[in-house]
Amino acid sequence: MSAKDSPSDKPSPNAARSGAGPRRLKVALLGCGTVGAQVARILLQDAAELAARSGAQLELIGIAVRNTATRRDVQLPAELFTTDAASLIDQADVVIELLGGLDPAGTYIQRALRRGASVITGNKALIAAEGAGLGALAAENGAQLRYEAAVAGAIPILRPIADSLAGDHITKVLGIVNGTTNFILDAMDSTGAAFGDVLAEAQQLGYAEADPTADVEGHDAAAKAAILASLAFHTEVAMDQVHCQGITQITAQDVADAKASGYVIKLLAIAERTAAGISARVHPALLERSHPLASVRGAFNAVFVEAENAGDLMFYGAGAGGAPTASAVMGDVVSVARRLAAGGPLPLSSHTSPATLVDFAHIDTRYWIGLSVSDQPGMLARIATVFAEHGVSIEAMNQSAADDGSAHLRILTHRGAEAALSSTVQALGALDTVASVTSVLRVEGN
Ligand SMILES: NC(=O)C1=CN([C@@H]2O[C@H](COP(=O)(O)OP(=O)(O)OC[C@H]3O[C@@H](n4cnc5c(N)ncnc54)[C@H](O)[C@@H]3O)[C@@H](O)[C@H]2O)C=CC1
Ligand SMILES: N[C@@H](CC=O)C(=O)O
Ligand code: NA
Repeated sequence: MSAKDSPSDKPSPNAARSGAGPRRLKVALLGCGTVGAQVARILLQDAAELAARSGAQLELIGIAVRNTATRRDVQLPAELFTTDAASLIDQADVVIELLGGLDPAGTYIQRALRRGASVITGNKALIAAEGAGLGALAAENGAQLRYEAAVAGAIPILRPIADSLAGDHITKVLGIVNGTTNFILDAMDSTGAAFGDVLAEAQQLGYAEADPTADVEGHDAAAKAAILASLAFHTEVAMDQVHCQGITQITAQDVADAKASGYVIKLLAIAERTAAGISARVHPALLERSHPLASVRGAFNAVFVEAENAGDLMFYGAGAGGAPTASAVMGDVVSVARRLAAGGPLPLSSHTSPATLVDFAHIDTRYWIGLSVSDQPGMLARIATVFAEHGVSIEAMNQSAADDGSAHLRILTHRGAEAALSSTVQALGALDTVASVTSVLRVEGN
């Protein structure tokens, strides 16, 4: 059957029980870019195995694209392509959305869910913005909504959090969930390169979003942090509740200083539950080189999960790229198809508790502060006084001479409230012995 076939009635979840052989599920693919093309390849190439594993014949009925004449890296039958996404959706039992962006992806997903068709997407921006509403729409219509590819690409992380750990209490999720920024920071760490020199290479390798600002400003990781926090804590955490800071301000000097002190700088997505409530944040942070996340190189991702009964768990793998991300999409397709073949949908998430979000000013963290100072008697005492006045305790301090006769101080604090730490930095910047605050980074992992 092709994209031109006539529309079917609403999908029936119980049709597999008719006794007429394996259920035939019509699959519509929206988008044929980096990930979509790989999903189409797998659907066609592995059709027999997918049928055996899912209990349903997965028939790719069409691929919605902007231009049917565009040449693509993967050879696919020309008759599958259509520019009429709406008609394609109206014929499908399962819709795979791999367009990206909020619109029309959101409109198409709603259209599919309203018909009772199940949806698989890798669109973290959309799920972070509208996931709760789309989940409710799926439930209302007896459809399934899955998005394993949206967080950490190929790494199975959402289903482990939502299913495997459903009987535990997750306390913290600490992840490297953006391949582009990890690639950049890793290259800066291993070659001493500047930020701008490495970004173009990450874009060429196909890891970066269409607008790489989403990667380097932390928005992509913040969307993933919102999804992780929502699933881990069974609540709804919106993207705008995630404190977000990217890596554009990280200098080659920061990376070299961190390295000299035994740290590596990583962009971390952190979702945490404390007695005060939940917090979700994305920012660059120093990790000791012995931390398991410190060894995550290149565009790889890893997610470290702390749960009350399970203890510490680590998930590692390819967080981006066409085939790896398609693997996660196909896992969802088979899971959805199995449930359709077995007779009914199950929700991925349970949003049972309202979120009490801790204001970012009250999170508990450690700072690593770089100061350029004039090296004169009493300077260290004045700096130490500022810390004492703000109730912030210093764990370690290191001083080195700069070429111009001034000194460079690196100060590591003990844990303290974000607000106290940031006002300490402000007060330090106002001291006349401090020429400039050269860097302020948080330290995570212990
Ligand atoms: N590339 C990656 O490594 C990963 C991507 N994702 C997500 O997967 C989704 C797809 O990503 P990519 O394949 O990398 O993007 P892409 O930009 O390579 O492909 C998207 C395709 O959709 C097409 N498209 C966009 N709007 C359309 C419309 N209205 N009608 C028809 N076609 C339209 C574009 O022309 C393009 O060919 C995004 O949501 C992305 O965030 C998730 C994890 C990893
Ligand atoms: N741009 C993203 C792609 C995967 O989500 C990344 O770099 O990780
Ligand atoms: Na994943």
